[in-house]
Amino acid sequence: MFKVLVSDPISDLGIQKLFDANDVSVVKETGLNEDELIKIISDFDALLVRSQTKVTRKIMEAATKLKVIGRAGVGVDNIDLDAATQRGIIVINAPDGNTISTCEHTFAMMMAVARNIPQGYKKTITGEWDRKSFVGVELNNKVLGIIGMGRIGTEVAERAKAFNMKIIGFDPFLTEERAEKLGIEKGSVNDIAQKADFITVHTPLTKETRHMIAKPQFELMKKGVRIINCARGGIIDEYALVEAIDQGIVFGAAFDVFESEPPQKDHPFLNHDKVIVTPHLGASTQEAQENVAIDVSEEVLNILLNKPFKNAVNMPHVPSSVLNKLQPYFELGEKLGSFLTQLTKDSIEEIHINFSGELADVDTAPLSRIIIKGVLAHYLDSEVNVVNSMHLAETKGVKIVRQRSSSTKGFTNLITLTLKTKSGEKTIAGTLLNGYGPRIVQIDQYPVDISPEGIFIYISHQDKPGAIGKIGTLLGQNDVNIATMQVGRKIIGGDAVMILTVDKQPSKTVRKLLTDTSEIVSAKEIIL
Ligand SMILES: NC(=O)C1=CN([C@@H]2O[C@H](COP(=O)(O)OP(=O)(O)OC[C@H]3O[C@@H](n4cnc5c(N)ncnc54)[C@H](O)[C@@H]3O)[C@@H](O)[C@H]2O)C=CC1
Ligand SMILES: O=C(O)CCC(=O)C(=O)O
Repeated sequence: MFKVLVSDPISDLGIQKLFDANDVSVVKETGLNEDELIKIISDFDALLVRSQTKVTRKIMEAATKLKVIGRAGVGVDNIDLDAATQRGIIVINAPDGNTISTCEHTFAMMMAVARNIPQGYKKTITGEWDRKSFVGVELNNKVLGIIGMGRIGTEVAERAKAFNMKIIGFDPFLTEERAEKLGIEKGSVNDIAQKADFITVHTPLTKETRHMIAKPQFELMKKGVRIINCARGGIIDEYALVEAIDQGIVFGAAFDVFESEPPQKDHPFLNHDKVIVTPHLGASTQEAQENVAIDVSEEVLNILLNKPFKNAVNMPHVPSSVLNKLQPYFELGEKLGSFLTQLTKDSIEEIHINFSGELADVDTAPLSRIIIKGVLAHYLDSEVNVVNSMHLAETKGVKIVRQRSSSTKGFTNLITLTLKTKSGEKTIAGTLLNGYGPRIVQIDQYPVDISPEGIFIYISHQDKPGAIGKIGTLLGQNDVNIATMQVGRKIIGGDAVMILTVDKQPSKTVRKLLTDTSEIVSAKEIIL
């Protein structure tokens, strides 16, 4: 039974799939502090949060069973991503579900700051009829600067065009072609600062975006500009903004987010008559909350049930078209890693993976992670998973080389894995045979045809008459039934290998008897 903890208010309707799933029990406990979470988190396989719960390293250290943290929303700045990756915890978000709501909230804020709606409301309800103090501006013909042309920024641009605004967008990924297609101008932060009547930010909070609008940018701005932040507190320097308002550069500001949430009572925005604020309401609509909760619970279920998932934040995004192509190779990749590691004696210094044939044109990063998981799991067991396999390999000083080649040795697809150690290297190659499933087709220089499943005895021996018979007899006498046998040799009478699939594990004594046989160099048991 998987246990899921929901630690922030998340739509019940949205997480109905989790309530309905067999083998899943959902516990809702909101408002817990770090210590309270640490006490209970070891019971849970999955944690669902919005933005209130701060998922710290300490919490993750206590979360011995935790496989996935689901963020019902976009920003994951309340989750320690490095800690999650190191501990192999998958972090997923719901990037699409609240785009429209946040875009609409941005517009609500833009119009409110253009027309002084909150200020007018505040005075009117006290009984004062003041029509002079709140003369606003139109959006029509104004320049809107949008910093961050992702999902929300793009939707804001679309709507701003309907208001006949002229738009300048800045985003490191905004090309001239895309800008043209969107009907906007591509500019820099400074262009926006100099030309815009309204500026809105829609980036995540990162090292680059922290205080990207601060004193130097305010000094460039047109008098009377209005600033909106419905993205993350900290993108705009709050103190520099208040100074710019008080200096008469900025007319007013509308903020949904704060550097620290909730803001301290003495925060300069609160009670400033030119700054209007909302308590991080961008995504707070019935629709958005249902959407993100549905998306995140589907993904959490997929992860718990070992099914493909797409919105992992601490793993590269893989489009479903690519995932569908790679999926059939996952089992083969992991088994190749496991098989070869069990054959390798010394500590691994380099992992080389080569993809060819049908796999040469696909982004194989997810498959590489699985192969590396297969390699490391032999030593690290459940400590390693697809999220942390690359990271663990790197922290252990293992070099990873990924290549593509056109040489398929006659197969339509081929994965070749080589593990390099101080004393040499070992290679395995596998393919997915149409109608037959995964096969190991090469071990070192020996061509083989093995279904990667079961208990194997890998024997290195001298190719001498009678050697095979001796091995068969010895195993038979010790009640080890041979299911399949593959023999490979380079030259007649030279080094050879024999790979046996057996019905039960040979005991230590049997393995010793095998290696005591004169023709046998080594006998290694491999379990897949
Ligand atoms: N107020 C609220 O309730 C909500 C706030 N948000 C915030 O809005 C932000 C944007 O959300 P989406 O549009 O869905 O994300 P997105 O990932 O689609 O877009 C973010 C854009 O910011 C751009 N960017 C990153 N660094 C930049 C830089 N230094 N300069 C300029 N652009 C940069 C990226 O290239 C990307 O295009 C999120 O990061 C989240 O923090 C999102 C949803 C609700
Ligand atoms: O859960 C919320 O309401 C916050 C939404 C948000 O900021 C986000 O999705 O990044």
